[in-house]
Amino acid sequence: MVAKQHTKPDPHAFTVCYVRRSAHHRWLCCDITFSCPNQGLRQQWIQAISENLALLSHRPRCLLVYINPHGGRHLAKWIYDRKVAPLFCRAGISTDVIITERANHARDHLRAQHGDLKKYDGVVCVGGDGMVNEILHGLVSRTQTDHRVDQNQPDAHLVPCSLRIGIIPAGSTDCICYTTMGTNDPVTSALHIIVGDSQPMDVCSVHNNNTFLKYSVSLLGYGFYGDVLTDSEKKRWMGPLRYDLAGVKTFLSHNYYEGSIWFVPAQETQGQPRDQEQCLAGCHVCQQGSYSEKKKLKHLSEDEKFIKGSGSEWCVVRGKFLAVNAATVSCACPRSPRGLSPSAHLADGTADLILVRKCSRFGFFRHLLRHTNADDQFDHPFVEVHRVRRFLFQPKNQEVSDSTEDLSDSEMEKRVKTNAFRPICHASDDITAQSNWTCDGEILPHAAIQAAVSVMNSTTNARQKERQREK
Ligand SMILES: CCCCCCCCCCCCC/C=C/[C@@H](O)[C@H](COP(=O)(O)O)NC(=O)CCCCC
Ligand SMILES: Nc1ncnc2c1ncn2[C@@H]1O[C@H](COP(=O)(O)OP(=O)(O)O)[C@@H](O)[C@H]1O
Ligand SMILES: [Ca+2]
Repeated sequence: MVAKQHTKPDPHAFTVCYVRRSAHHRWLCCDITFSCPNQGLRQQWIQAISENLALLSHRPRCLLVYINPHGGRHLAKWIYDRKVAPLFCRAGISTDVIITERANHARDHLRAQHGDLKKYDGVVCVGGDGMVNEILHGLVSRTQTDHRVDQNQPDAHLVPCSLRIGIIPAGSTDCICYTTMGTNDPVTSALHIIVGDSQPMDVCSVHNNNTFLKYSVSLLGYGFYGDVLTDSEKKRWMGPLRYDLAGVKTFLSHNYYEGSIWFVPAQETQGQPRDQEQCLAGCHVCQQGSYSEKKKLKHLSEDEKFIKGSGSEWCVVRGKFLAVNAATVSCACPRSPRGLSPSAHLADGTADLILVRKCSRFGFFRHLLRHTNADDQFDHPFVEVHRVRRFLFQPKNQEVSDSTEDLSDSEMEKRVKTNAFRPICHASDDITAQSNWTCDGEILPHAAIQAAVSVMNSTTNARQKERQREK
């Protein structure tokens, strides 16, 4: 990692810090000390190692760190100070640290930055998924505003951010960290950041009536998870335990919700939700996905991109559901080490849409239990899973007219694009109970949503370019 001067006991020795892989995707920081016959040779070694390290332009030198002191078990500051800051210091990384004082502090701070972010190589989030989501919003919004992209347009082509986000897990679920890194160990995260690792991610943009609501990078869940999160919000003081309590309560209430889900299946990807492939760094499905998508879209106008980008026919599923989940990534976390959709990909431009129809409590319990072991959670007659590029959910009392089933695909696309789905409420209709969506653990107080997935890759930023030129 870095070469450092060794003072005692051997004046001609120097120590190199390096990364060693350990079990369960963990990384450790180790030291090795070399002894030199004389001071001159020692200086030559230190200089050579330092010069070579300086050539690695993808390694960060300056980071902006946000710490949410109230995330998870309220240990974020302690984790950063004790486990992360000393490693950044050893790696010669300078930091500006902001301890958040309220929700959305980090998002608003990032949105308000103009040229000031240029000095940073990345933003580090010390917190849980809600905090990662907040920082993602700050950066993505900042970038879209700078490029005059209207985020309220569901078909807007998002401009990639120039800064990467590093995640130090200090929240309740830490699913985004666990899914991308394979562990929720703060030291492993810090070492990935230090060596300059990066991973593109799928981002799902969520709209309602041509109004931008949120981006999601882990779980968009309606019904069971929406209800768990709504209930657990009142119990934030309990920390991660709030999810267990709210989970049991929601499970016992066994609520189901009626509605229609329209979706565009991702037919051109190489993977399938039940192919038992696991997405890892350098995944061939993600590489093929982003390559074919770019090639396909290259010659199209912006308007055509939205329509063709979806690539296929709309399908509809109607019914009574205990849960409607869109997993943009596997959503692996310590509670569920393989995740909600174990074969979902990190950056293939798709989400796995999991529909759990109304079933018995026992059936639903067996389905949930399979998230915690190696059994297939989709192997139930009441569960279906589709790999999709976009989808639309209409709760029962806002259902799309049946006549849309006779529409051609292009007419359907046009209606989605112009948001021509108006709630169809009949005076005689009972207003069916509605759930909320949970978006990376935060509540969206909307039932009817449109969602579309796109791959978010960070571009090379100004500082990296400068360093590449220096080489
Ligand atoms: C009978 C045993 C049942 C066990 C069921 C276990 C199923 C667990 C699936 C967990 C999926 C989690 C998806 C991740 C979502 C996170 O983005 C979100 C926010 O995280 P954070 O900000 O770090 O708190 N967390 C959740 O939605 C928690 C869901 C917990 C449900 C029990
Ligand atoms: N200083 C703060 N006080 C209160 N809420 C905050 C603060 N900083 C961030 N938040 C909000 O707390 C929410 C949860 O944070 P997170 O770090 O994800 O913890 P957890 O994993 O426990 O939910 C996020 O939505 C974030 O916007
Ligand atoms: Ca995906």
